[in-house]
Amino acid sequence: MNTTGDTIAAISTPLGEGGIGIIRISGEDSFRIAGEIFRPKKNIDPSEMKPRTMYLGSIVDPSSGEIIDEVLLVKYRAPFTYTRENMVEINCHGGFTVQHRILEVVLSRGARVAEPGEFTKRAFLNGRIDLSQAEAVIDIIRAKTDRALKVAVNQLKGGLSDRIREVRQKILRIIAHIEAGIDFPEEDIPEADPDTIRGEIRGIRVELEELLKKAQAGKIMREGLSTVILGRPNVGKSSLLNSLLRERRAIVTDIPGTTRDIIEEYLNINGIPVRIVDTAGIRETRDAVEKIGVERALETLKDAELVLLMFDASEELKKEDREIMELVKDKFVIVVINKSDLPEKLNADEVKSAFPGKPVIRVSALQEKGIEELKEAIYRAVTEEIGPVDEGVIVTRARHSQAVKNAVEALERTESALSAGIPMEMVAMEVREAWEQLGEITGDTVREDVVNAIFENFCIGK
Ligand SMILES: Nc1nc2c(c(=O)[nH]1)N(C=O)[C@@H](CNc1ccc(C(=O)N[C@@H](CCC(=O)O)C(=O)O)cc1)CN2
Ligand SMILES: Nc1nc2c(ncn2[C@@H]2O[C@H](COP(=O)(O)OP(=O)(O)OP(=O)(O)O)[C@@H](O)[C@H]2O)c(=O)[nH]1
Ligand SMILES: [Mg+2]
Repeated sequence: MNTTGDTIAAISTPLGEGGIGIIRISGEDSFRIAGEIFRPKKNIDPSEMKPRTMYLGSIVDPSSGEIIDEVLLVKYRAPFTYTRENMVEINCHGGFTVQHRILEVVLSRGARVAEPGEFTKRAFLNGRIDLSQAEAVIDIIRAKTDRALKVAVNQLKGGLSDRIREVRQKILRIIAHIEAGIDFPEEDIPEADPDTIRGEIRGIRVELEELLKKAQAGKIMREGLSTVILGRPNVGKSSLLNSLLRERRAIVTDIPGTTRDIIEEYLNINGIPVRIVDTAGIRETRDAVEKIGVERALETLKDAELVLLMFDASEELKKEDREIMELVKDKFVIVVINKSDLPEKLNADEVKSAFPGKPVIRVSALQEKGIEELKEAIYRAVTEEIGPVDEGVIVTRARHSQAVKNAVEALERTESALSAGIPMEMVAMEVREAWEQLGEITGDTVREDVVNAIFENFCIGK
């Protein structure tokens, strides 16, 4: 089933040194190309090789006869393959040069380089998986924690797709019901009762709203909770990053204005991925480089979901501290009082009263004290804010939650139209809109440019 044309090839393993490298080929010419470049060790004609069986042999450059590597090669016969096309996988030694040489000879026999995600895109276009399952493939690869992985695997298995299909099926039955009354008025089909339909629509809307409630948790599971460490210079932000990571990631000195670039790392807190960013200490400065650092810190703050607002316990509140407190007024804040190993001079009460109800955690980044308490506080903040993070069917992508939101709005319009006694033709249009919106998630009703944009973000060889 080669519905997509040409034969594609790519190195599917990460570039660099590794035990094994895999070159993948998919499309009509895969078997021919394999036959031209593979010389099995056993005396067997490559065309006689059984599918899904590994054969030991050599990859030979047919133009020179040169042996490039000793490999294991597998053929997969359509349609029972990853892409639903004929495929070949070459397992070679995992080196940069050897993988590139093999890819080159594959290309020289008529394949072209696969675009990022093109294998998975073909799996989608050829109907093996739907769009949300294809998206789950890249989510598996990028999963930062075990729980994030679980969510993605569940989506790959069709958890989200099944839920969306069920809802679409229900919507379709309502459309059919309404349209039967419109199309065959003479046939005595009982007119759809607006109140009954409104009840059904409401049930569906509530179900979708439940799904939306978990969308923020889903986003965090997929992308990580974006967290920024903020504070004036020298309070110990980089020291905190280092002790959270248990490595000397960021430069720490006693010179205020040490950090200039933003430094970004992932942390696993009880299975929740936390993307933590260390920033330049915020202050007025004439130093051109530091100034850019401060601008970047403020930029990061805009997108942050959580702010670890840091103070130095050993010093009284300064003007700069107060200015930063103003900046984060509308943010979700955890107050972190660092250097708690030193005698406390900080006006902690003033800080506390500026952030009523917000957690206040005392730590010593230097002595690695209070770090576990801080992690606890982050975990609690997340679960209080977004509810328990479960691993069931959840919406993890903005693309999906937007589609669900649009569907909910279309259903709301349907409900008001029904209450207002608007003609059934108009009602049917709104219901159909909800059905189409949900189809974007599974890819049943999605535009080609949206599909392309999704796969462009995949990695090479996937
Ligand atoms: N070497 C290798 N390892 C890999 C992959 C691969 O393509 N090659 N995968 C991919 O990236 C993942 C495995 N996923 C796969 C999913 C479906 C099919 C497949 O052939 N599906 C057919 C046949 C099903 C069957 O045998 O029952 C189908 O669904 O029709 C293959 C791999 C992870 N490991
Ligand atoms: N006593 C004590 N000193 C600390 C603690 N945490 C950091 N320091 C010291 O405070 C100084 C500044 O630490 P950094 O982590 O570089 O501070 P920063 O907030 O990243 O500073 P900038 O990058 O300049 O904004 C260093 O000399 C650290 O060793 C702590 O918990 N206790
Ligand atoms: Mg720093």
